[in-house]
Formats: sequence, structure tokens, C-alpha cells
Amino acid sequence: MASVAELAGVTIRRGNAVLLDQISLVIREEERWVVIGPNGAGKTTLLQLLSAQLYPTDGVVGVLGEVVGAVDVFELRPRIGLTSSALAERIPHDEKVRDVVLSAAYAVVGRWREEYDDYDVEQAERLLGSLRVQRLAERTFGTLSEGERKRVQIARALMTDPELLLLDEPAGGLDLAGREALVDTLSELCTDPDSPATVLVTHHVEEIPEGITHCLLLNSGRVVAAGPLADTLTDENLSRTFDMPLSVGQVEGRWSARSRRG
Ligand SMILES: Nc1ncnc2c1ncn2[C@@H]1O[C@H](COP(=O)(O)OP(=O)(O)OP(=O)(O)O)[C@@H](O)[C@H]1O
Repeated sequence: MASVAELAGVTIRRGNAVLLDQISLVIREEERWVVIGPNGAGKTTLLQLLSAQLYPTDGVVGVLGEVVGAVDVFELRPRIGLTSSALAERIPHDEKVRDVVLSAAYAVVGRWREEYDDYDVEQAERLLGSLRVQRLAERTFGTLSEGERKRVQIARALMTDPELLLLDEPAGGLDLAGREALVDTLSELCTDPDSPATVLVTHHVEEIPEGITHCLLLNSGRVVAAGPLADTLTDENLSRTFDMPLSVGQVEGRWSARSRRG
């Protein structure tokens, strides 16, 4: 299986702060990773590296066969689909939902004067359909609920047929029903063999969709454990990740975790 991303001894420093510390990791074509860790662990920083938005202070980051820092990022970025709250904030509220998705084909946020071809329009409609938000195509982004916005962002991230899909807290801020519906949709995506290699960041093991194959646990910029999901997501590893005694379990494919105190 070919690798889509390789990190070798990657460190990121900002002043005296070490955001990521000597991370080594290989993500292969058919793998779907979940990255779990407490606030400030370095999860978003890792996704910024994988999406070629940041360069390492030390070490080497290879993405889709290119070394980040030695390749034109404008050629690399369209091959990577990304959703994050930072990106969502840049989407104009008066932008039509269809155009939010379509404009990804041109690597822009906000439609200007581009002429889209029929193939792109069909692709945007198909993705809005598979994310179950086709009925919202004519609405403006600003009028959508948080859950609807998350789905539109995922459709946008898939618009360029990316070889690597990066989802930063895709279920963050959703209510119970919204989260469950989104986890179902992500399960469909992650179990589809035609989906790209995926890295999904979350704080909550309950948000791990079916189809996730591997897990990376981060704490204070360091890898606590990484590898196949069932071997990695153990009581001991999760407790070390969150610095508290936790027990983790799985029922009918869904993970849950709770405190072991008291
Ligand atoms: N420019 C910077 N200078 C100093 N520290 C920074 C800088 N940018 C980020 N950090 C710190 O790096 C750490 C990692 O941030 P990051 O956003 O990657 O964490 P995270 O795991 O995604 O957190 P969260 O779960 O809260 O979103 C945080 O402690 C953050 O405060």
C-alpha cells in the first residue's frame, strides 16, 4: 500500500513553545485515521502540516509524494480536502451553498467571476446529495444550521476528488441528533473503498465513525500511541492521553469512554 503522508522526526516550535515534538508517522492509501487528544495537544497543528499550510521547524513532511517546503503548495493543496473551523470562518455568509462547494474547484473561497463547467456543477450537486444537503443548494451559507454547515464543508472538501481528506472536528458544536447523523454520514464515507485516505480530528471517542482503521493519540505535542485502532485505543493509552484514569469500550461498533475515578 502506497503512503499518502509521511512525517519523519517533525517538530514545530513557536518561540519557546513546542507545538509538535519529534512526530513520526506514515499514513497509507487505504487507511482512515482518527487523531484524539486534549485541548492544545497539537491536533490542528498536525492537520495544518498535512495540508501544507505549515512547514516543520525540524524534520521532513512528505504529502502525496512531495516534500512540503520543496513543492509548489498551490499544486499540492487542490489534491488535499480540508474542513476546519478556520476555513469555515472565511466562507462569505451570503455565498450560495452550491457555490461554496463549486468554488473549491478553483481553490477559492467566495465566488467571483469564474465560469464553472457542467462537470463541476454536476459534481457539486452529487456531493451535496451524498452529504444529504442537496435541498439547501440555493440557500446562503449564513442561513444554515451548524450541522448543515459542517455537511456543506465536507462536500466542499471532496469537490476536487482529493487524495487525502482532513477533517478537523467535523462534529464539533453539534447537538446529539446532529452529531449522530453526521457520524452516520462519516461512517458511510470512511467505509467507502473509493474514499480518499482520511485523517479525522476529534476530542471524543464517541465521534469515531465506522471504517476508521487507525488511531493517533497526542498529548502536549507528543505521540502517546499510534497504530491500528483496536490495539491503540486502550484504557492505558487513553488515560495517558488525557492525564486521567479512563476506561474505553466499544458496543456495536461505537466507542465510548468514561472516568474510572470514584
Ligand atoms: N503561534 C503560536 N505560538 C505559541 N503557541 C502556539 C502558537 N500557535 C499555537 N500554539 C499552541 O500550540 C498548541 C497546539 O495547538 P493546536 O491548535 O494544534 O491544538 P489542538 O490539539 O488542535 O487544540 P484544541 O483541541 O483546543 O483545538 C496550543 O497550546 C496552542 O496554544
